[in-house]
Amino acid sequence: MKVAIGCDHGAFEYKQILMKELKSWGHEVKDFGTFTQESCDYSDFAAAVGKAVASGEYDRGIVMCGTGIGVSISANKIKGVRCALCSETTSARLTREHNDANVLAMGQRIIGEELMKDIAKIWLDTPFSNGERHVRRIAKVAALEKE
Ligand SMILES: O=C(CO)[C@H](O)[C@H](O)[C@H](O)COP(=O)(O)O
Repeated sequence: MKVAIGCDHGAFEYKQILMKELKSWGHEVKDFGTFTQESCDYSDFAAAVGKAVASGEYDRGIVMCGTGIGVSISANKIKGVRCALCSETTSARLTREHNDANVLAMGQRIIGEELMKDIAKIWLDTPFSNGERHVRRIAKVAALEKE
């Protein structure tokens, strides 16, 4: 899968760790920054990842910051992005099955390193269920972007 990844300074360490994991799982990874530990603004990187996914250039996106909240709020401002903030694996699975989430958000100051890797693995490996009710609901969410 082609995966776009980005973070602010609050999750720089996790991004570096997760990129290695993603590559070892066979994914093609594009790093949208940040590239140093210097303080920066999460919205810049979340927007870059969100746009890369919404355009269809990348299959999925992963965004991280201290809590995962700033990047998830920002990514969800991009049309076509369904970003889910996950701090446990059940939500990671269900947001793929039910919401067809195309961007995952996580927080380095919230979850441990192994859990971060487990969430990412499950989220990447779980397909959308394609259930009729879920397709209908996602279409209604997309319609909100036009209001
Ligand atoms: O957006 C956030 C809070 O929901 C992220 O956790 C940021 O990474 C955080 O705000 C950065 O905080 P800092 O004090 O500038 O390191």
